[in-house]
Amino acid sequence: MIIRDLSCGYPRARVIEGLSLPPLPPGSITTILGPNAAGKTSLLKAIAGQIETEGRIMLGDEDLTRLTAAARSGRVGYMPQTAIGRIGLTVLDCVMTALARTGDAPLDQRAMQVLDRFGVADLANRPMRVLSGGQRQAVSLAVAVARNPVILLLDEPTSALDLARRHLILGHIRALADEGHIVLLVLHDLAFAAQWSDRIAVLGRGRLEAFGTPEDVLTPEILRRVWRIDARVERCSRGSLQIITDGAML
Ligand SMILES: Nc1ncnc2c1ncn2[C@@H]1O[C@H](COP(=O)(O)OP(=O)(O)OP(=O)(O)O)[C@@H](O)[C@H]1O
Repeated sequence: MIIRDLSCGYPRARVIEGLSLPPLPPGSITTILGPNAAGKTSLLKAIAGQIETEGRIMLGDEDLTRLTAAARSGRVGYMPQTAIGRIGLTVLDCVMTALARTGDAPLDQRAMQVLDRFGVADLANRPMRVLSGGQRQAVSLAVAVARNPVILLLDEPTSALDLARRHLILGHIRALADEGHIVLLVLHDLAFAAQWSDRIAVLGRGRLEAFGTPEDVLTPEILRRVWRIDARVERCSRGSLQIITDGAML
């Protein structure tokens, strides 16, 4: 996927102006980092076709911005920051609704396979409204992935999960990338981003502040400039980056 000169926003607020990114290849995880209100969610919504957008979003020869909503939703799976809304439905209904547009049959078997993949098959017949925040987040991920879209946009997919489940779900997300999906994540946890991302795009006030590997991007200079925090960055013995601020490990 190639994003060129993308501008987007809301009726009274332009959020991103003329953003271009290096190509995001199949098989990769790119994480968007940045302070609150930098425009991370807006960028995902623009790619998903949910807000007013100018510029080009190329997938091969296709410009996503020129596709119909139905064609675009076959190529892009979007997991929103707040868990999916269809709160009156059961978990299984939610996934089947997402699958219904594909015409794949039998839907219930496919839906159960997807739920099983993310470890929530036992929740299939429970109403969404009774789920815990973490359970709802795992189901939201299953819904985004259900139709097997090539692009996966996942907005803070682990924010409600305990530490073990965070690693579990990020492992699933890595497996999805290994299967050839183009994964775009929004995370706030810099250490998780360092551990799980191939590339990181840093946004600040709707502009690209940095793009590169975790080592390129998570530097004291960029942390100071974009997040306004003083930090040291160290590589621990097992290779992962540690970001140390005020003596606290992030
Ligand atoms: N529906 C909306 N209408 C008008 N302005 C909006 C709307 N949604 C978001 N914004 C504004 O767009 C800007 C970017 O918001 P966005 O949600 O993209 O930021 P973010 O980087 O994802 O933030 P956070 O880390 O806090 O989730 C903010 O100033 C926000 O107030």
